[in-house]
Amino acid sequence: MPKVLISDKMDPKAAEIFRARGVEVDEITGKTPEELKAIIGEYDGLAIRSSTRVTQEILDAATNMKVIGRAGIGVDNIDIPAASAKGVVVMNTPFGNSITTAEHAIALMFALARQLPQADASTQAGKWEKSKFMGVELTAKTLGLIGAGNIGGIVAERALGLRMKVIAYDPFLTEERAIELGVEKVNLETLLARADFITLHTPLTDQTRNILSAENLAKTKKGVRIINCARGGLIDEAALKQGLESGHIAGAALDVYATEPAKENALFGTPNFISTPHLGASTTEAQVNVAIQVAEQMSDYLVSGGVTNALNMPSLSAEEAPRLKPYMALAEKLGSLVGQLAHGPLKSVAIETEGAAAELNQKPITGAVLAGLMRSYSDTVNMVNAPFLAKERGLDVREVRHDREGDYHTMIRVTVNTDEGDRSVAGTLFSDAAPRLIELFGIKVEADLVGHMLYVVNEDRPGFIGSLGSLLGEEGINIGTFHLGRRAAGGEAVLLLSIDDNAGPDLLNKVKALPGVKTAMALAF
Ligand SMILES: NC(=O)c1ccc[n+]([C@@H]2O[C@H](COP(=O)([O-])OP(=O)(O)OC[C@H]3O[C@@H](n4cnc5c(N)ncnc54)[C@H](O)[C@@H]3O)[C@@H](O)[C@H]2O)c1
Ligand SMILES: O=C(O)[C@H](O)COP(=O)(O)O
Repeated sequence: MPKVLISDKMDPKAAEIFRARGVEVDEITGKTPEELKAIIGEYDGLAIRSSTRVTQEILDAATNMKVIGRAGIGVDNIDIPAASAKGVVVMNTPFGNSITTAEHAIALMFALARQLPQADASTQAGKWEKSKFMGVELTAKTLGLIGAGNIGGIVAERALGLRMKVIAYDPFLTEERAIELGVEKVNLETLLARADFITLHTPLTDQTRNILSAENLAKTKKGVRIINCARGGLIDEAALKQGLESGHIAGAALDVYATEPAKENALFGTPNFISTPHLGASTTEAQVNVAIQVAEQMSDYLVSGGVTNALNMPSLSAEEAPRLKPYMALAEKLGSLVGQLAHGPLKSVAIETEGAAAELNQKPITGAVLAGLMRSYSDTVNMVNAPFLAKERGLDVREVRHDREGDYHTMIRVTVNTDEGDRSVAGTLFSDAAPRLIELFGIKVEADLVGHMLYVVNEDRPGFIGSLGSLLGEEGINIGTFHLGRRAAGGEAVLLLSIDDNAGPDLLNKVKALPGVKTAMALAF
């Protein structure tokens, strides 16, 4: 039974779903990194929010980890390259808390426009400062969105309902989507110069870090009000403080900080500054949504191999996964076979599918071929990290789907190119589930690729099979299955034998010494 750790506070629905789907679950929150390192090796999955930091060190200790699920959107607390290199799937729930977070941004915009927290504190302190709290209307004001994805798009819809004018800076926003949203697409300079309110809705990346720098804040309209419900690090906090103190910035409301938890921050106490403790996603509805989603997605992966909302591998629905499984097994075996047989550095790999295999999602098939192929380079390779490893090694990967009827109802062919030229193997599924090799380096040979195998290339001549059989008998090697193929009578022949134990160097040398043998190799599947 797979076992998952929930290490951040999460709605109880998550644990309920894990258990209902046959996944054991522990909820242990508030651990230090050292404490987490000590226990993480027990778990196949880790469900988190934004508090747990999944670093390289934690991943190194996570010896059984298969999947990390973020019950929320931002994944900047996870070292994704390190997870990918380790073959761990990272998934998030990209829509579960978007409405809630957009509503928080709108709430902060109102709070800024009418100084609600300050007026509340003053009134409850027994002052009646009616003339102090003069606000501004939102109607007809310009809202500048930096980032117009899921949350930015919802904020835009709500702001248009408030009769605001919405302008957006987002290099990936298409003209069509801008029209659909009813926003004007502008560049950053224009947004800074025109917006009465600016709200940030981008992830924190190298491009967005400090996007509201001191220089950019100086370009904003005097009296601008700024909201950040996205990520700390998007705004230069010191420059924001200066802008608030000088009066150039009329107000700022932050939900997120460069350093969290922000128990101390220079901005605290600055005039017209409003703060919430990373509450963007904190509604009952959003927390139930993300808890259910993350538990369903992680259980799907651990129990049936379904992949949804993964950030480091292609999606594979829970319905698709069982159908693809035998094809992936065949693809991995073919990748492994050609990987073991090809010599010299791999330059390219072509994965061709025909018949039923061509109608399936190709990405998992490619991932499985690459996993098999790269296994000779690393024991920890799997479908998640194989494409990254392949890219790292500069391997050119090509997928070709053939729309033609072949001899088999389904076929996968893997061709690798090395200094020796092209080497190709092909296979099919028998009775829809059993992977079977059908062609090896241009020679028709049918074989199951299982366990320990002996691969022999020899000149097709009478008596050879007998002498090989006798040698194996003398060496005490039991033959499980025996598969023979040849280019033409008297030409090159290929033998694939499944044997009970690994063929060691001594045996291989003796096989190579038999008359007519060109190559002998041990294979393992
Ligand atoms: N405060 C919270 O509790 C809370 C809750 C949910 C999400 N978030 C954060 O909100 C942010 C937005 O989430 P989302 O779901 O809308 O993400 P999203 O991926 O749907 O949208 C992000 C948008 O940012 C745009 N973008 C990327 N680089 C940009 C750049 N250099 N300049 C301008 N735009 C750029 C993208 O094109 C995209 O449209 C994320 O950082 C997420 O972590 C915070
Ligand atoms: O990216 C997110 O989903 C938000 O930052 C929410 O974070 P939280 O789950 O820690 O509230």
